[in-house]
Amino acid sequence: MSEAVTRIQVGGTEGSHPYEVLVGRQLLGELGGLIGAQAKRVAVIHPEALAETGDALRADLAEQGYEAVAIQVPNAEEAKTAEVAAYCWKALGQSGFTRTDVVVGVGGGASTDLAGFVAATWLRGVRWIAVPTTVLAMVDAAVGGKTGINTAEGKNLVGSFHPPAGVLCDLAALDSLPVNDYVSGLAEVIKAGFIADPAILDLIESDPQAARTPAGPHTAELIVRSIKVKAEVVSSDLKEAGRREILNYGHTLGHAIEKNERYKWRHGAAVSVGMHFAAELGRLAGRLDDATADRHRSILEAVGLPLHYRHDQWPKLVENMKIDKKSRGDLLRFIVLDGLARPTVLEGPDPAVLLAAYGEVGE
Ligand SMILES: NC(=O)c1ccc[n+]([C@@H]2O[C@H](COP(=O)([O-])OP(=O)(O)OC[C@H]3O[C@@H](n4cnc5c(N)ncnc54)[C@H](O)[C@@H]3O)[C@@H](O)[C@H]2O)c1
Ligand SMILES: O=C(O)C(=O)C[C@@H](O)[C@H](O)[C@H](O)COP(=O)(O)O
Ligand SMILES: [Zn+2]
Repeated sequence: MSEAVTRIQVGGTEGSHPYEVLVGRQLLGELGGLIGAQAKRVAVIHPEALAETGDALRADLAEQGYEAVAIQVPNAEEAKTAEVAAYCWKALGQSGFTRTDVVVGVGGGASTDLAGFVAATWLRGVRWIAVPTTVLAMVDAAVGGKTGINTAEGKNLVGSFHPPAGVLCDLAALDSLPVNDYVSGLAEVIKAGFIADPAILDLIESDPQAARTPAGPHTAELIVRSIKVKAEVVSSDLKEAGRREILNYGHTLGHAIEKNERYKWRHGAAVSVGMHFAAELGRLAGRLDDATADRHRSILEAVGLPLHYRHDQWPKLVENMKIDKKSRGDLLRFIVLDGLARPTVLEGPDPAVLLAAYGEVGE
């Protein structure tokens, strides 16, 4: 695929504004147009790891005439807390941020989830733009308007649906991403492959080692295909009334592991174990054929994602899963596959079947 800019349309339903996800290089020139003429102030929320990028962006926006502030937040999940959100609200208040001003969230999914949440809650909602700098944030977190923070009780338990005004995926940002963070993003790319676009799986399987780096031959195509999957789903069901739940494939157990690890595991790693579990659950529930279930293990392992988690933690994981957003009352609900690219909901599976599926995952 050529490196020209690809534009993917999202939304425009349920009263939300349509917006574009741009994928390419040197896209920051697009930022001014997205911020718009009404804004006087812009807040650039960025993680410590991107201090230089955040400051360069602030300086650039100041040169364009905006009152620009950079708000530095901790790296990774440490940013997704009520305390850090309060720190950002304070910075907005001190800069006199009004309803016509704009938040720019730069960084990985943790930073864009936080920035979107701050934008959703400040003055009950101001415009925001996502500038994702990890694979995971480009293909998933920055698209679709789910914003939020974690609490001690669970992952993303506080948040809001607040779509961005635009998403700028500059592929050059991926060059500085540590390999483990890059590979973590592949879990969501593989998820998109299993739930909707198996061509993604073929591209990765053609050279799994190359898929682990931004220099791989299919990087742009993998990112664009995954964004298209997400864009199509969220455009049809922004607030997760039904179909959007398929994007949660692998997340029921994945989020339970993240909480159990006090959010020190990478999201993609936990989702990888969670997808392995969901595949085994689908197989044991008589839904999923052996070949597709086995394909989960082979592709996740081939790119270096984990398949296993501690067997002795099962009782705690079951407790954690009860507060999953897909649960209804005491009913646990999982996304499983009826076959390749045929996601469906499995409601209230027999606890013995759940334990048997975990028997394949636990070590
Ligand atoms: N809102 C959604 O729909 C959605 C979807 C998927 C995931 N998520 C959330 O996304 C988060 C995971 O996102 P992630 O995998 O991007 O991790 P992350 O945001 O934790 O980023 C990983 C690390 O890389 C650093 N980093 C980011 N970009 C960099 C770059 N270009 N160069 C060097 N370092 C860089 C970050 O500061 C962090 O330390 C989780 O909190 C997850 O819940 C949200
Ligand atoms: O966008 C969605 O919907 C998803 O489920 C995408 C997931 O990859 C993402 O991790 C999301 O944040 C999970 O949402 P949650 O509602 O289960 O917290
Ligand atoms: Zn996810």
